[in-house]
Amino acid sequence: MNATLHKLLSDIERFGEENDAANDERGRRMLNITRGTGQFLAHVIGVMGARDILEIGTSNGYSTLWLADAVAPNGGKVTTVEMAPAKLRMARENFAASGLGRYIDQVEGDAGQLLARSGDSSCDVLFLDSERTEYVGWWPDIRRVLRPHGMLIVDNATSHAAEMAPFMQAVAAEPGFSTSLVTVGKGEFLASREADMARYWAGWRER
Ligand SMILES: C[S@@+](CC[C@H](N)C(=O)[O-])C[C@H]1O[C@@H](n2cnc3c(N)ncnc32)[C@H](O)[C@@H]1O
Repeated sequence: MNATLHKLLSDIERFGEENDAANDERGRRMLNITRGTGQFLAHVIGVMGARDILEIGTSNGYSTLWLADAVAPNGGKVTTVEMAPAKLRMARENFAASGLGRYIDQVEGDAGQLLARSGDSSCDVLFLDSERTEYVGWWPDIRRVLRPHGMLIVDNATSHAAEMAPFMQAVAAEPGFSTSLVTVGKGEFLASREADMARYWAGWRER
């Protein structure tokens, strides 16, 4: 990570902490992932060699920058969706300041609609950090867009365990997926789409 991005991330962290401490209203809070979670996401993307990342819930773009910095060496991109105009503006400014804009496709609008029009098996990693009450309803499209060997990562698995439980139970019960919980940051729920691993590694070696 270069020094410019490092400083920008630190500035966004500080802004988020001060802003969220001063605002009770959820819509005004940035609700950024932790730095440890950013490092974890970057690690997963690097190890997987992931190229097509879909993020649900941009806020002001803190997590997007971690994803974009990780996917850049793989020649990939991050598509990220947000519906709040003020946060879209802040994210756009942060993306421009980061120099990572060419790795980010910023979508304005409703995540459910974006998921519905996303192609089958179009996504290597889907990072879900949005309105938790919607997750169960979004699951059929999430399952459809994940590639074989693709990974779903969901924030707030331990910080909001009760709200997350119905979704985590539905995914864990799904044939063809394996799940786990990583206790970094606010807790990351992972679900991997099982694949024909022999075919996957053969394809990976040809990259
Ligand atoms: C927890 S914040 C995302 C934080 C961000 N991932 C980060 O770590 O920097 C959740 C965001 O999802 C957005 N959101 C909620 N429901 C949405 C929907 N249906 N479509 C698009 N964005 C939505 C909210 O406006 C909010 O900014």
